[in-house]
Amino acid sequence: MTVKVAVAGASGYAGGELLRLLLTHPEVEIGVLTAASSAGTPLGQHQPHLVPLADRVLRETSAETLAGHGVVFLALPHGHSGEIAAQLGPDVLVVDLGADHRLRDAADWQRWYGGEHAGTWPYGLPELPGAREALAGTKRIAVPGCFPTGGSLALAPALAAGLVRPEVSVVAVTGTSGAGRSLKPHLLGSEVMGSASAYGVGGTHRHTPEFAQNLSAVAGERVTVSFTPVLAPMPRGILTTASAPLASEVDTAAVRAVYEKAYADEPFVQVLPEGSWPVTSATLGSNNVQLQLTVDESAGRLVVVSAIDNLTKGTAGGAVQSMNVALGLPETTGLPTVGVAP
Ligand SMILES: NC(=O)C1=CN([C@@H]2O[C@H](COP(=O)(O)OP(=O)(O)OC[C@H]3O[C@@H](n4cnc5c(N)ncnc54)[C@H](OP(=O)(O)O)[C@@H]3O)[C@@H](O)[C@H]2O)C=CC1
Ligand SMILES: CC(=O)N[C@@H](CCC(=O)OP(=O)(O)O)C(=O)O
Repeated sequence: MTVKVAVAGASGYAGGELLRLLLTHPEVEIGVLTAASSAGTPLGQHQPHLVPLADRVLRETSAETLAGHGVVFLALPHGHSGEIAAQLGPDVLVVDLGADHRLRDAADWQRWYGGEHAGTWPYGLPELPGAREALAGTKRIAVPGCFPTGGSLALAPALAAGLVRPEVSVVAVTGTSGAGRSLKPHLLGSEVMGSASAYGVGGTHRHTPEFAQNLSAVAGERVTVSFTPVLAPMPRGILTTASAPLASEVDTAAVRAVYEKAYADEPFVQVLPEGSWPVTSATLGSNNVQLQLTVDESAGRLVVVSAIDNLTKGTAGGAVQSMNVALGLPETTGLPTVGVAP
């Protein structure tokens, strides 16, 4: 089976990573590539690492140019997917890498993003309970935000097992590519190099409701989330430290057993050997999530650290993985489990 795929936003970081993965996917033929201001220019000008596609000319992004494909990936800024997706036929598998279809509550969308809510689609994080069933055979996929990917998988087993109270704290250090490639003063080399900065502090980052949605569903009760992102001088990668108060006395070995069981059959999630803590560099370019945990006895909290590549598992890899599930392909097809280091 070969499926023809189109990528909207092919000149961006997420679109570029998607194409890097799709180029080695055996069941995929790469069709139309679109952009906005870059339309009319060759892809090689924007993504020099994608050598086999260097001469492909980017087209305008519209439902017309994206027609005639079995799968359409939308790697566009927030708020731009809803209108295009609504014009694509019900038989086309539409995979939205933006936020437009992630939140279930229209009031949350209004509050955090503004404008009309485009509706809720099955959520592209197959490792969450029930997600695979919702993705199988679907024609619409909402790919998670990069922070909720690493953070949700860090806490889900503990919340599902009732090991921690539903009051979690998440601090995530991210590379600059998470912000996309458009020009922003705070992303200039001279601002970022040699410096780390917190932003979106105090429950003001728009991933807060996405975390709460994921974790509340897993816990079966409302989970409050205090989320702090930190921008660090690295191009890609997210290191998340998540913690929550213990619900009752439990030791690290018992929590480890729960995590090992929860992720035993997950091809992309590795609970690292005891004493080994995740580093972002070990996940770069792979679709992996690496995890380690401990019980902080003096504070009475569980602490879990996860590492991902924001562009791979955090976006494009998660998108391809979810596409595989939707199309009934082996879930690991075309996805690297080996990172690039150092
Ligand atoms: N970067 C990351 O780590 C993650 C990104 N995402 C999501 O993926 C999506 C893309 O992000 P990212 O690649 O980082 O962003 P970039 O800014 O790097 O790329 C944006 C892409 O969208 C195109 N574009 C911009 N405006 C429009 C428009 N009005 N109509 C059509 N196309 C447009 C751009 O084309 P042109 O070059 O011509 O302007 C470019 O191809 C976003 O929704 C983002 O939130 C999700 C998780 C993680
Ligand atoms: C460094 C940086 O700015 N990161 C972005 C991450 C966004 C992302 O990856 O997810 P979405 O698809 O929800 O935008 C941010 O904090 O907004």
